[in-house]
Amino acid sequence: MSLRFAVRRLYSTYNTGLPPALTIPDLLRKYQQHVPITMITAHDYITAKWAQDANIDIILIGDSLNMTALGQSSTTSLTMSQMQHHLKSVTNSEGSSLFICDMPQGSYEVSMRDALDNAYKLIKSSPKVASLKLECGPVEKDVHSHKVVEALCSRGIPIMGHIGLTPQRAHAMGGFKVQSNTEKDAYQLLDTAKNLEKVGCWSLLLECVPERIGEWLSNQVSIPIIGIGAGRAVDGQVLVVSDALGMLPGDPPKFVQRYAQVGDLATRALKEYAEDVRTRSFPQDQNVFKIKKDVWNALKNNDTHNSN
Ligand SMILES: Nc1nc(=O)c2c([nH]1)NC[C@@H]1CN(c3ccc(C(=O)N[C@@H](CCC(=O)O)C(=O)O)cc3)CN21
Ligand SMILES: CC(C)C(=O)C(=O)O
Ligand SMILES: [Mg+2]
Repeated sequence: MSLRFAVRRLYSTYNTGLPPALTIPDLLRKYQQHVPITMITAHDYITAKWAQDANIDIILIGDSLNMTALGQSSTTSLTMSQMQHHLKSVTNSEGSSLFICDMPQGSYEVSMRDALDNAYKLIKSSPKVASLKLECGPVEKDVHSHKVVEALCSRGIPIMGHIGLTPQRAHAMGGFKVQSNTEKDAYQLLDTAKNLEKVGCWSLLLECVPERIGEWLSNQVSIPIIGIGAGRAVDGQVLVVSDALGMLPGDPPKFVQRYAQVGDLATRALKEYAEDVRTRSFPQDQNVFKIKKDVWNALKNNDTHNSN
């Protein structure tokens, strides 16, 4: 073995037989080559494994898991420790996806010190987390979040800035509403996007704006914009995994495309299971463990002795 090869072996951390995970430069290359970036959320090992096996570029541990996996009515009650718990589950999945984690509401707003502390807590929950995502309000108003993003970027923590509809501010926005419906709002969003680019974000997430706003913004920034409900002209798309797979009942928002009805499939399967148990059709012969003949004979003989 040549010395150089030995050294390379020493420094290659994983030998899983799987292709190595995508890096941020890999994704920026896709952006430059106009290859759409694919992104989906995952809330646990199982959903992450599905995404990995589908070769999705980015897996987001999104705070929407509070509204899906945890059954709450908003993202705002999710805590740091709940996020860390799900982050560990998701990042146990092996494959080539790059992991991004949302910073929960309240984990970066209180002070710069808290923001840095919580950012490092998330990063230290798994070495596989490549980037964090922060919801940012308009740069004119939300000076603090923009400063936090700058502080994190300057420390070498890659940040995706989340703009447009920011669900952590849903109460202030009057609900989950389409954003940037006026010229003034559009310019405010442009200033916000440009500032996030300036302070070092490697990408933006744009949520719930008219398609033309997505197009207009992406022509004016030089970092990838991943859209959700932001139309077709952006550089990639993200959906919440339970929406895309139809894991929960109810109609999803307009911007969602359902690619499966996993919830219906699961409920039907579980009804069948329950029916099989009630009618004693399950377990069957192939599902049971066999005893050794001599052990069984001995037990039967003992029973005969006992009953005499
Ligand atoms: N399961 C799930 N999917 C999501 O996409 C998602 C979450 N949860 N939680 C956090 C946010 C909230 N999101 C949402 C949820 C609903 C609408 C919605 O119903 N919008 C209306 C338009 C409302 C209006 O502007 O009047 C729509 O018809 O799409 C939008 C974004 C997106 N995010
Ligand atoms: C924009 C999305 C998909 C998000 O932030 C989440 O799922 O939490
Ligand atoms: Mg989120």
